[in-house]
Amino acid sequence: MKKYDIAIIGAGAGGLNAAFEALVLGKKVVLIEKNAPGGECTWSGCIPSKALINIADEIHTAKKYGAVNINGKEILNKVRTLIHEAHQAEAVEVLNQAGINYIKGYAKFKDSNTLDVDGKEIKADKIFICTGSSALVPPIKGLDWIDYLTNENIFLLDDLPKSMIVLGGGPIGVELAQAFNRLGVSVKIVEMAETILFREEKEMALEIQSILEKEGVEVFTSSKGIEVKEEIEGVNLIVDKDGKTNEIKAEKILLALGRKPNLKGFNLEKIGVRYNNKAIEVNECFETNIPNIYAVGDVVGPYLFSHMGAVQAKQAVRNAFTKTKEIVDYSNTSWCTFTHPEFARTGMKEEEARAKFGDNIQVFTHKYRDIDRAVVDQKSQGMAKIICDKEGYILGASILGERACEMLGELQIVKSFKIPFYRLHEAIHPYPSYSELLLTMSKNAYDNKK
Ligand SMILES: Cc1cc2nc3c(=O)[nH]c(=O)nc-3n(C[C@H](O)[C@H](O)[C@H](O)COP(=O)(O)OP(=O)(O)OC[C@H]3O[C@@H](n4cnc5c(N)ncnc54)[C@H](O)[C@@H]3O)c2cc1C
Ligand SMILES: NC(=O)c1ccc[n+]([C@@H]2O[C@H](COP(=O)([O-])OP(=O)(O)OC[C@H]3O[C@@H](n4cnc5c(N)ncnc54)[C@H](O)[C@@H]3O)[C@@H](O)[C@H]2O)c1
Repeated sequence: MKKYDIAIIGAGAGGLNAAFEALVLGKKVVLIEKNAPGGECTWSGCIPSKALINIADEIHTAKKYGAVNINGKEILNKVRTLIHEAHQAEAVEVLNQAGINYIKGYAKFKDSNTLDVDGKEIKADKIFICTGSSALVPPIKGLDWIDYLTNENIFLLDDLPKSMIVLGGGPIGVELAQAFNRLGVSVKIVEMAETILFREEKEMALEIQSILEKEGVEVFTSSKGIEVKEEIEGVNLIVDKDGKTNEIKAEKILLALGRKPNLKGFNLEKIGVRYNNKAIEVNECFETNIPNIYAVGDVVGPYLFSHMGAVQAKQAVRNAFTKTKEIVDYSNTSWCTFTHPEFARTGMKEEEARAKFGDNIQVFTHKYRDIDRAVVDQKSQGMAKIICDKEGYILGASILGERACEMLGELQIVKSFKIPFYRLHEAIHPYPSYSELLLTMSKNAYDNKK
């Protein structure tokens, strides 16, 4: 029987990146996937959500200049076409051509070096678990009796609903709430925390909340969904706010309540891989308690992003096959929530920085409305906040505004390569551009230093 150097379970962001990195090291790779390559990001996550958000943004802009006829069926079909276009880069033929042995099937552990894939035995020196996560469906009364939506089926809808409750105001809920609302669906977000996007800088979370409300999204915060009932017109959600209950109704309900790792059904218990209800337990090198078994991506956390799965996968492969021991520096983690305007973040919030360093920090802020490019583009909502230590190195940054996610890249270079923030303004940037926001704050940091 052929023995592989590495067998990978799951062809999502984690598994695909592990496979290609192992190829670079000259390893014999088998990649096993029960569905099609691409995982959640391609089929029910990043790609369809960003495709829908972009169409919704175009329609929102067009509406400023005249009436727009929205064809829900066509829009949802277009999203599915774009999924298939994006999938081409990781299609089975592409994987095979690169030298990856791709097997479609369901993998289960037989022992720590052997997998059973629908009756076929696969042996490998190292096994990577990249099984991802699924939408969390908590035990809310009545949920078992209704047809709720999650990220797994919302992009398969035939047409747009007239109205939708989005239960959960995290990134999934907020991105999709704005997009569907801009497409003419009457959307209500129900969030039990004090604000939506509660992990972000509060003032900015409140600003995006107010932008959504102005666009027509109804936002119910400090409101916990506790029961759902099916009604002739759709769904009735019972909500607890400060001990009082009220009812919120819509045609459909989307659950965006967080994620749970995919841990069940492939015999982790049988071979003794340790896990808890949030993740498979790994060390800094992504090795589980069984030395030749590694795990990366959403099944490990702590940050559930495609780019994080990719970073972990590449490092884990190098750790598994070379003498290097690479450790992910989570303090440089960055992410974006693709609302309009976008919300980008790296490192600490001000509150976290103050908790750690007290008053030994410097905070720089600037509003979009004070830069020319934002004014002429009529995109002057939002602000940026950059937190530096006493020496001027970035501890954290948040940007809410136009092109925030692209601008974060520049800050990531400054932060990751440990360049003092006050030096950024020395580099010549074009005018008029959104980067004026960063230049102004950097100049302020420079002046502050003197
Ligand atoms: C709506 C939404 C929007 C998102 N937007 C973004 C975004 O803009 N940017 C971003 O960075 N992240 C985003 N994410 C998060 C991102 O999709 C995930 O972090 C990423 O897809 C996780 O990759 P993974 O490889 O760990 O898991 P997955 O992509 O879930 O891959 C796991 C794969 O394993 C397979 N599998 C599981 N068990 C077995 C088995 N026993 N045998 C064979 N195959 C198996 C599954 O079929 C699946 O294909 C979004 C998520 C959602 C839901
Ligand atoms: N742009 C991106 O990178 C992107 C986009 C979408 C998702 N993601 C990834 O997916 C992960 C999961 O996103 P998510 O939004 O599902 O989860 P989340 O955990 O970020 O948000 C879930 C929200 O639901 C609320 N909630 C839980 N139970 C509730 C109840 N009964 N009633 C009312 N509110 C309730 C929570 O307070 C929380 O705010 C994210 O953490 C992120 O890693 C990334």
